[in-house]
Amino acid sequence: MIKYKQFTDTMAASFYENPDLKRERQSCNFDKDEITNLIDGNVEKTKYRRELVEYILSDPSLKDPIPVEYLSHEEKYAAELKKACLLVQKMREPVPKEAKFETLRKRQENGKPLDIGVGPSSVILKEGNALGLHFVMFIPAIIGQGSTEQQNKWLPRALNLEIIGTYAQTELGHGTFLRGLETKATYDPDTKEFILETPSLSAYKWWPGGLGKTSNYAVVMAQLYTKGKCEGIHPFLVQLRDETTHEPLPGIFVGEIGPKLGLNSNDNGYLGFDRVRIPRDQLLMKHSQVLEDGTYVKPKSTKLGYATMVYVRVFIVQDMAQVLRKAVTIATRYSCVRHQSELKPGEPEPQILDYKAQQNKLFPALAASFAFHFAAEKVWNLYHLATENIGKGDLQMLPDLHGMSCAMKALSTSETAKFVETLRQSCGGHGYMVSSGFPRLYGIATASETYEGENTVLWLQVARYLIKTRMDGSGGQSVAYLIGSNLPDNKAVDLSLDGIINLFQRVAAGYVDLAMKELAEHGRQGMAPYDAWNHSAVQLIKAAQAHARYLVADCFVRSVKEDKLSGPVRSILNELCEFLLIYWLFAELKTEHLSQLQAKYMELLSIIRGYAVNVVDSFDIRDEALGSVLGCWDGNAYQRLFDEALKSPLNRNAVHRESFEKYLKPLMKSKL
Ligand SMILES: CCCCCCCCCC/C=C\C/C=C/C(=O)SCCNC(=O)CCNC(=O)[C@H](O)C(C)(C)COP(=O)(O)OP(=O)(O)OC[C@H]1O[C@@H](n2cnc3c(N)ncnc32)[C@H](O)[C@@H]1OP(=O)(O)O
Ligand SMILES: Cc1cc2nc3c(=O)[nH]c(=O)nc-3n(C[C@H](O)[C@H](O)[C@H](O)COP(=O)(O)OP(=O)(O)OC[C@H]3O[C@@H](n4cnc5c(N)ncnc54)[C@H](O)[C@@H]3O)c2cc1C
Repeated sequence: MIKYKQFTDTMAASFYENPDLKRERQSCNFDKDEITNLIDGNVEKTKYRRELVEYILSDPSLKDPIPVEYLSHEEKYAAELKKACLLVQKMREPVPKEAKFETLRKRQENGKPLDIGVGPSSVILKEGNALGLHFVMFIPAIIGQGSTEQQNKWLPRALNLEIIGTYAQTELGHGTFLRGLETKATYDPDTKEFILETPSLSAYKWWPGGLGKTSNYAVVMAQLYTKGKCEGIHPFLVQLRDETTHEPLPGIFVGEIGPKLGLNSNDNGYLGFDRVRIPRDQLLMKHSQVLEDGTYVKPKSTKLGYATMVYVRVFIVQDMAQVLRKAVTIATRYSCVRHQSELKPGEPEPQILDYKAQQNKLFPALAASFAFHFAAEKVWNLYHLATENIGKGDLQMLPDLHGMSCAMKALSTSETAKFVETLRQSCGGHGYMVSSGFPRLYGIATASETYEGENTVLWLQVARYLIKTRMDGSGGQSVAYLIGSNLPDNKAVDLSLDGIINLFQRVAAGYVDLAMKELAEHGRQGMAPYDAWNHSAVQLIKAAQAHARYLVADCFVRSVKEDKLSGPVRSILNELCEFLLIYWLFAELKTEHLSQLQAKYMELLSIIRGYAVNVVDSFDIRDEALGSVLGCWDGNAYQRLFDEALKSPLNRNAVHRESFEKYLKPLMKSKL
């Protein structure tokens, strides 16, 4: 018998690379850096990210002494917050004069701060962190909702982390239906203050990230009352805790909501107000104002107050591409090193990566990670353009941005959650271990399906836009194919990429028309429009999903056609694109073209098998960032599984003395 410890020592003595992975890597016939650069944006960005990650990982104070899963709820919060704070401090310090950090140093010398954002922070902060909302929603809310004076006053403090904030919108009773929020902000012209009030239990703010213990400020969404009239929900900048002692201010009831399915290092919180007064100029007044005498000045559109949510929906699409890259890296490398069963009678057990059924679990996710990367790029560009136009008073792009960000957020999160679960299954029993990395990724993907607009609700928002466009032709660029004669009527079978995109449009338009028919039929039967809408919801959601697939597929096809790719990388992306399009079409099509597509799909499985390991290598995710014993670069999965298991506190002693003496022994000695 080989003793575990002996095995570890032997392996540690020499550099190890699993032979199956080595063989795949030796046969790589494309430039992996090209894909890395494509995902980062360009060569310089890759260099910057690599140095930043190395800089963070080389700091021993940012390492976990034991896996966070063994910590209590309270310890988890404290340990991850400590790392987040140390990270922020580290980004402010001058980078040491070492050649390997040259890019970082030059950046600092040019007065540019080092990024704390998602990439670097996710290398060491994996369980959700208490400062996330400050960067992702609090600061964007001040920028997007605050007047110039307000930005001048609050932004420098927020950017320096002199104040730490969150975005407090959801209440116990309402998350989706924003018009139903109950928190009140009533203007008092005598003192020129707003009075914040939580009128009922259901009005308590519930969920905001970092609210429980970390934040001392929040952007609070509340119903604005002035001159006796409710003007709807508006954003208020509210101080929650004393800036020195961190004690809650009088009238503020704040705390943490308890353990969740995932993201347990984040202190999601509750918040109530007992007649808390704040100055008038803490209503964020970029779009609407309350004058000193209480006169209300309307915004150009009431939906401008929802802009922070739109920003985060776009951010989430990018986040999902990153989650997928991690999950598919783990599952692909593991499938390469894992051997099981018998493929050909009498032959050695094959790599599980060689089973078609296994490839069918891995490669759709691999392809989708690229699709969502390109979709995120496209919707970011749209976001920036629309915001620029809004700044000039032109709101024309707002509905299209809303439609597109809802569609892409809902599709990217629902597909990612589904893929992460499939990829976990693809790793068999070991995938179920926390040390596989899947539970954390699943926690993020499923949370994303719910936060920032529950997906069903977002699908129905998309459907509303589609139906409206089909009826009055008023929609923007993303729905142009639905307008009148623009709809392609080509019925011929064309399975080129453009032909498939055409098919996606026809499928989506077909669903939209079915939903319209259903709505009309309900109307004819005497149903009120809102009842007809509710009764047609299933069909409406199908239409929205088909449209979202079309949008993402279209982005993928356009990106693959761009000139900047080399021949080998273009053909890989082309194949992955074609593969995903066929995979999605299977979900939509009944019988038409099925056998032809099936043959192509199986052929592509074999082609992608040839380079899958090298493509996930090119995602360039450091082992520490991957956080998975199954997916490490060296493929040394079994030893790492064992190493992690030995960190269990239950393995400190051969006998768990207390439970044995107290419970097991008496039980085994007792007689019936
Ligand atoms: C160290 C750094 C680490 C960084 C890592 C950290 C990572 C952290 C990532 C973030 C994590 C979590 C954060 C989570 C935050 C939250 O969840 S905040 C709360 C989010 N809440 C929601 O999203 C609520 C969803 N509900 C809604 O959006 C709306 O209520 C809904 C759209 C459903 C309906 O709104 P109503 O006001 O009732 O609308 P209605 O009157 O029916 O009118 C519809 C009308 O309005 C148009 N519309 C709606 N929304 C928008 C919009 N945003 N923009 C433009 N237009 C909009 C809609 O199309 C309709 O138009 P029509 O012309 O009348 O058809
Ligand atoms: C991890 C996490 C972090 C969060 N962070 C924050 C934060 O920082 N700040 C913040 O303000 N909020 C935050 N939230 C809250 C989040 O935004 C809400 O939970 C989300 O918007 C859903 O709202 P809800 O909980 O009211 O769900 P509900 O709306 O009650 O949904 C329950 C069910 O009802 C269905 N439903 C609701 N309305 C309709 C409809 N019109 N038509 C059909 N079906 C409908 C939904 O589809 C769902 O199936 C967070 C939530 C989570 C899970």
